[in-house]
Amino acid sequence: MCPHQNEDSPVAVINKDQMTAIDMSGAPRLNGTTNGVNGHHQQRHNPYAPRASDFLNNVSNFKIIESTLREGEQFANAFFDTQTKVAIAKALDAFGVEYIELTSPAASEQSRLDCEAICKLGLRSKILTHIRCHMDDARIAVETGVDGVDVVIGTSSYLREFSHGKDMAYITKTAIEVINFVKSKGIEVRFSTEDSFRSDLVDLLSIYQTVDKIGVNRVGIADTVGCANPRQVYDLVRTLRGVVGCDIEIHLHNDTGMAIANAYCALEAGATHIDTSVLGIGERVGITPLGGLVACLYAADPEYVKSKYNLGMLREIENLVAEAVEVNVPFMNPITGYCAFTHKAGIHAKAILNNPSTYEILKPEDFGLTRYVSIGHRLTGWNAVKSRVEQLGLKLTDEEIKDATAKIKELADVRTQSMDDVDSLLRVYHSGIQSGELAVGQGEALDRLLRKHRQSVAQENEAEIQPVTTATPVTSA
Ligand SMILES: CC(=O)SCCNC(=O)CCNC(=O)[C@H](O)C(C)(C)COP(=O)(O)OP(=O)(O)OC[C@H]1O[C@@H](n2cnc3c(N)ncnc32)[C@H](O)[C@@H]1OP(=O)(O)O
Ligand SMILES: O=C(O)CCC(=O)C(=O)O
Ligand SMILES: [Zn+2]
Repeated sequence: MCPHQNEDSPVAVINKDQMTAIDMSGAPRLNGTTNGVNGHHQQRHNPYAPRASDFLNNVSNFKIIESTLREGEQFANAFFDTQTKVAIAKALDAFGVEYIELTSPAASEQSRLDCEAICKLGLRSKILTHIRCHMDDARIAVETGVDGVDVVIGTSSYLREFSHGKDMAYITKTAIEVINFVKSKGIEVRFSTEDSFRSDLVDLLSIYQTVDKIGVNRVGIADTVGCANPRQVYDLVRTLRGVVGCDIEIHLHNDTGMAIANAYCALEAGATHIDTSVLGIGERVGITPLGGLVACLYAADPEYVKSKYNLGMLREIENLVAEAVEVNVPFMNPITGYCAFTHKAGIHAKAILNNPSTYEILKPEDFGLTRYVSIGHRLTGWNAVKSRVEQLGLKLTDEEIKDATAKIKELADVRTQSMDDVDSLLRVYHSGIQSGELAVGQGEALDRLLRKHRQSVAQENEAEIQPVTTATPVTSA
């Protein structure tokens, strides 16, 4: 059982005072940072740096294009009414994402109206909409009040043959027309190739070079089917970095579970913008999740990520979106998964209590969350039990705590003990020692005291139920 699931779970909350005491051990966190070669705040990756590749690395210099309200709307369960879209947009803005991408206004009349409504909210995040590489869509998009338009068209042979049916010459001509048109309206424009990793490299570099020359703000790479691996992502972004001068955005599907790792590699190779959605929702299994990306980049450079985003809002945003699309936050979600900061095994618990850095790369308090140590199970150890004894304000010697721990393990071999079970046992043990009815190693005496305690609790419960039972006829009369 874990903390966020059940208040009565068998875990000891380490309260703020104790947390401070734990952090005061002063063990250095491993991920040192330094001011980078370009004046950016950069991660110190290796002691022999700088290498040529460090000059490209944007792990500490990136922007998020949050696409819950575009890609996320393509998630099978998603239906966002206007109110929900506005709530999500405001939450993302308060979190601090640099861009919010919205569904094409060409999709439906309500999509167009919602796009206009969100543009009018006056958010700090820039508002983008996402359209096909087509003048009809572009004409509608530029009238909505967006700060920029993301244009996309498939370049792989699959999509050229089976989706839009256009060749590279036609794609290039239309791209130029659409980009120039959007630019003429004084707003940002991005050109992206769909299914980039199954497209011909020469086709890709050629069209990216063309649109860069006419002044596109960003080019986008899309792993539309989630087929790319980190090395392939690194290579393509690195190659593109040498060909265009504009910013580079990347959009990564998660079909093989690579979306976060791929995003990290894209930044290492010089990408500047990462597409995300809350909980990763999107077409099929979706794209790089906002929370997972933040966890990954926080681990690389906590100060940079903390300075950019309101991390305490992550859980609230995920809950908002989870509810809107009727899913649960996955149990193994980075940061907000319901056991993300619960430590169980005795070896872990001891070290965590001495210094949380031993088994934590993310600090729960930076995300407005709490660390827990789970105690009532057979993998527990006397150090974890001691911390609970101290929280309860009981005075036991180490020898006595070890004796009580042995009893917890014995009981937990039959079933996991709730926090209440553990607390009762420790209180009974303590009062037995105080009264002289118990000494270390007197298992039978302890069993007797526990039996007595359970009986008196059962009697109290019965006594409490009694008035309700007698009251029933009165209310029904
Ligand atoms: C990989 C991605 O996620 S890209 C973003 C996906 N987003 C969307 O699809 C937005 C929601 N879509 C919609 O509302 C509709 O599909 C619309 C309004 C865009 C188009 O609807 P329809 O005109 O009914 O066409 P339909 O959806 O059946 O087919 C797509 C059309 O766009 C064309 N097309 C597909 N991709 C592109 C592109 N990137 N650029 C230009 N044209 C394209 C197809 O050839 C097809 O044209 P056709 O009408 O000549 O057959
Ligand atoms: O516009 C883009 O870059 C990406 C479009 C998309 O959703 C995809 O290719 O999966
Ligand atoms: Zn996508």
